[in-house]
Amino acid sequence: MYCVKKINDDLYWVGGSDRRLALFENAYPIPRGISYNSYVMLDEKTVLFDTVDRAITGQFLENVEAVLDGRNLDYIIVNHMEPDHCATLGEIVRRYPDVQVVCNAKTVPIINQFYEFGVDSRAIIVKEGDTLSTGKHNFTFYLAPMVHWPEVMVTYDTTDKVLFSADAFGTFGAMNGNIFADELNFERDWLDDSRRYYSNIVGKYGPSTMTLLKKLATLDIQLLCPLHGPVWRSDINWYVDKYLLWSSYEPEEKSVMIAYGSIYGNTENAANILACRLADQGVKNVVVYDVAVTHPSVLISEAFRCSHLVFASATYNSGIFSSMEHLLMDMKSHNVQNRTVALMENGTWGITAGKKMAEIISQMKNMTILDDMITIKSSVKEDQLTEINAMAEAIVKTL
Ligand SMILES: Cc1cc2nc3c(=O)[nH]c(=O)nc-3n(C[C@H](O)[C@H](O)[C@H](O)COP(=O)(O)O)c2cc1C
Repeated sequence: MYCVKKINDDLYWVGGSDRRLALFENAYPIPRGISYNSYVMLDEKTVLFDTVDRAITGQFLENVEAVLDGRNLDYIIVNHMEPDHCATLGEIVRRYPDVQVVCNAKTVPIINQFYEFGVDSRAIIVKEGDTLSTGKHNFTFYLAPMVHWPEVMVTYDTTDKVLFSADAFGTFGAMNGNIFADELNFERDWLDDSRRYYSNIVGKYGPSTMTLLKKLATLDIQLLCPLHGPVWRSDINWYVDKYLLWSSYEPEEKSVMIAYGSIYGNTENAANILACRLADQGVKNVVVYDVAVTHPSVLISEAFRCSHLVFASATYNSGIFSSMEHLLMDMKSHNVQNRTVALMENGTWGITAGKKMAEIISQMKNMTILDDMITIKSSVKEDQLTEINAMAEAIVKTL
């Protein structure tokens, strides 16, 4: 049975959710599931905006058929060719053989790489600022390369002021009936997943996201329809402001994340003492994470939120504790930048973790590493409490 939501007089949500998938992109845990959004507009011509992941093919095809209610499908607009949004494109073309595929020039070869149906004869190729009229509705296309793939574009309906934003403004999390952000406590229940989605999926491409945001600043957006997560019809600027911060690598909050890698607990002990001294000095909302049991995507997301990052690692086989090394390399490849960092190292016979962490961090952009790294020899001793206190003071001074 179909399961659709009416968004306004002409627009329907025909997507669905997957609550079984453990890892999005086979990399990111999604305990709250994920939605794949697709939309149908009924005008003089009918339009489908993107498709869905193959996991929900059956539900999606029923949804499209139900909304079309016997009408043919005239256009499919392909804003993004990543398989979680295009897996059912071939089936749509098979079911609606007259459909025309609206996409930009970079999309065509990608469609032909994924599919055999040969899109060229049915493609309407659009460029930046091109328009398409479907009767009452007029659409304008804006290219958004690398938000998150090179062919990405967004589509703006000038009639109802709707932005179909592709992966921008998406989030992890299944839809639970309330598809509108204003029906949810987004800040309480969704913001962390939304930040984790942005920072891990799109965060590497901050400058590309900023370019898109500049284009969008000229538009009056009344309805924001991303490819994952809730649809926005109010407070859109609140969410755009988050994107302005995230894409410019500005911290969302003046706050401290301490991430430690510890085998026997002594580095952990130092991390906890530092957290207490920060709290003593008035720092609120300090967060402490064990890198061995926390997924790196959570820590990358926290690094986008917090202004100050502390990394504390035991020395491991003459290097950095392995999950800490993995985290730092992941942060580097996700373009984490513009943060103040403090370092703690530990070891029993040849301590190298701090120097090696500093080497990775100094390859990241605009990272300030505070002087006076703390070196622990096996366990924290009374005389080191002064050093830890001094580190807390140095962090507070730069907060
Ligand atoms: C597999 C393994 C490799 C280690 N390699 C080193 C090393 O190369 N240099 C060193 O000084 N300590 C090394 N250590 C010892 C720990 O780094 C050291 O005992 C440290 O104090 C542990 O901190 P923790 O209590 O936070 O786990 C190693 C420990 C393990 C289990």
